[in-house]
Amino acid sequence: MEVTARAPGKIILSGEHAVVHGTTAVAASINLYTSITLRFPSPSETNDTLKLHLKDIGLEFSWPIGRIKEALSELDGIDCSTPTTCSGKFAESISALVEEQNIPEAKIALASGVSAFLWLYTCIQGFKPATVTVTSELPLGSGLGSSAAICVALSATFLAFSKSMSLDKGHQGWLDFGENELELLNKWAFEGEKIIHGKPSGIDNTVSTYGNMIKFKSGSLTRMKSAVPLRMLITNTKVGRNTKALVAGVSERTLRHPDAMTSVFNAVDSISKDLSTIIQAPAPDEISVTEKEEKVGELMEMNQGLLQCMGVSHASIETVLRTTLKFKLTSKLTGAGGGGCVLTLLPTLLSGTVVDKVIAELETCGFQCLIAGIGGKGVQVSFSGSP
Ligand SMILES: Nc1ncnc2c1ncn2[C@@H]1O[C@H](COP(=O)(O)OP(=O)(O)O)[C@@H](O)[C@H]1O
Ligand SMILES: C[C@@](O)(CCOP(=O)(O)O)CC(=O)O
Ligand SMILES: [Mg+2]
Repeated sequence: MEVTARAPGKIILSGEHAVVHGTTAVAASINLYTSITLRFPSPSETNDTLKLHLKDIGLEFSWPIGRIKEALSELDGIDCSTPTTCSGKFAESISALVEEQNIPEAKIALASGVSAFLWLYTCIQGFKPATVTVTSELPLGSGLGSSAAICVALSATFLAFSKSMSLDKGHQGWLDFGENELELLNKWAFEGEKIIHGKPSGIDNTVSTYGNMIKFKSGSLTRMKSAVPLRMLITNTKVGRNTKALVAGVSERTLRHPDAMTSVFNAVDSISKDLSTIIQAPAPDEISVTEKEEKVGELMEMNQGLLQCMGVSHASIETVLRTTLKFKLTSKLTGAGGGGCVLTLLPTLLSGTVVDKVIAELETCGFQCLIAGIGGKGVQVSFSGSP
């Protein structure tokens, strides 16, 4: 029997970076997923390795189980119902296991994802041979939360076969997790995000776990119900960047200018709160929908200005802002910034011809555009084969 879990990426509508410093942010899941399949060898197979296959990246890694045991012997018997942080000597041992795989220099950014995999697998499943396959529809390192999606999908897959979860393994198709199960796998995913982000807020793994739209502050979530169908154009500038470095940069700026940055974070907090109120308020007619969209656009513009204050915008992001402004459309970066993806609000009454023109102009700049479905389900699991 094998198990597959899929976890969605996300967009942050407001509050990225400031949320790491304890303020409110609003995020929604998108219908692009990372999927993980776990298969244990059958009793007739003589396989004593742990294999990781990054299918769409075209890389395969393999560790003899004996080598993992030697490096992480202290994890023997760890309780998978108690999420544990990969700190100190464990981080060093995991790095050594990853270095032994000689990841090509051009793909070295994957090392932190591979480390998160090794940590979550060993803590949850122990020293069992298995093959784990990863596929992802999300661009990596672009602000759409691929790091959280992989951590959520890994945790879900590994926990699905553990004693901590009682799932209906005979269920056909995608299965939702129960509340307690979501809480546990989200905590493990957060431990994985720590390995990739350094100091994550937890918003990305939480929205990937629960789906829909959430308001998030200091580790706790409020589920939101949008009263308007928000439509966003997502433009990927294709400028690579790394969330860990950008988050660290904002923290360093905060140390240099604590009072100014506290004011910036407080302003972002107010913007996110306003945004969540507006999005959830009933909009009985076309006029109120248009008014709402105007307010959402204005808040996005204000948030973008504050992200510039934090030092996480980029020339490519500014090009998207200028291009969309020509069509009177508002945009803001989403995720960590420094390149990556930009959101543009597409009002309900905007004609398809204008949308096509904006996309065409953005694409001539070398950017990639997509309109993703917003606010779908969170993590799900599916079993196949005989038990
Ligand atoms: N499918 C994947 N396979 C391996 N590693 C992944 C995958 N998805 C994400 N990662 C890890 O997450 C990192 C990107 O995370 P991050 O910089 O936070 O950007 P984002 O979360 O916006 O995509 C990658 O460099 C890699 O280490
Ligand atoms: C910048 C931040 O707010 C969001 C990062 O999102 P992403 O990894 O760029 O998709 C960091 C965090 O909240 O952990
Ligand atoms: Mg990330």
